[in-house]
Amino acid sequence: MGFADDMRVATAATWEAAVGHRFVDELWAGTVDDAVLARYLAQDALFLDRFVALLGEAVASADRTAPRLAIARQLGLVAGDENDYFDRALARLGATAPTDPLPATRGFLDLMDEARRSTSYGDALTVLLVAEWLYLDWASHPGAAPDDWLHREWIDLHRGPAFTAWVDLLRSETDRVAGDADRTTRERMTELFTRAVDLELVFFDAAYAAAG
Ligand SMILES: Cc1ncc(C[n+]2csc(CCO)c2C)c(N)n1
Repeated sequence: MGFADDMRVATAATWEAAVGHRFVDELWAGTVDDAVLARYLAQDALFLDRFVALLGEAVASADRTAPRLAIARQLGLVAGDENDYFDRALARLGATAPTDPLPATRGFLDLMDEARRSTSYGDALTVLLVAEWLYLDWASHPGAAPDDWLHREWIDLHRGPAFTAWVDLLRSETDRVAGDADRTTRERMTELFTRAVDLELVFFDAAYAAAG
């Protein structure tokens, strides 16, 4: 097993709790409450901003041309006009006001800022890998997708051949960089991976916890 798989095994309990979260089940069933989805997406829009910044750091710090270009293309997709799900979804849900980050979001923003400021390719890859791989995992379950575009598109954004290839690239790059890294760097990558998985779980929780 590579480094990425080792880290996934080490965090399996939290990982499985996240991909099997009530939010994921309700999204697949098309029954997620509008207020819950609105709160989740408004927080996730804040997440997306820093995620793009982190992708930019990975573009800058990549040590090879092919992965640098692949990450740059993904950055273009995420930042592109076609990626208008957030605008359409938040408009339909009537959640267009600016939002302050909840603690789980704050934790993610700090984690992404930390990884970005380290200017370490391995650190950036590790945080990107968790965010994308965990989403691919919950979105790749077999089963009928919900009818409403509001739910279906949020699933479709995180599955399919192109998204799978992107996660494969992040995983193989993480394995390669970790394989060449010293023990201190690998330990830091493990710590970042673990924090990111923990945050993914509390990020889902927060959509419900704040409901009061
Ligand atoms: C909390 C949280 N974690 C991970 C993702 C996944 N993700 C972040 S940006 C992006 C665009 C495609 O690269 C994807 C799939 C998310 N949305 N929210």
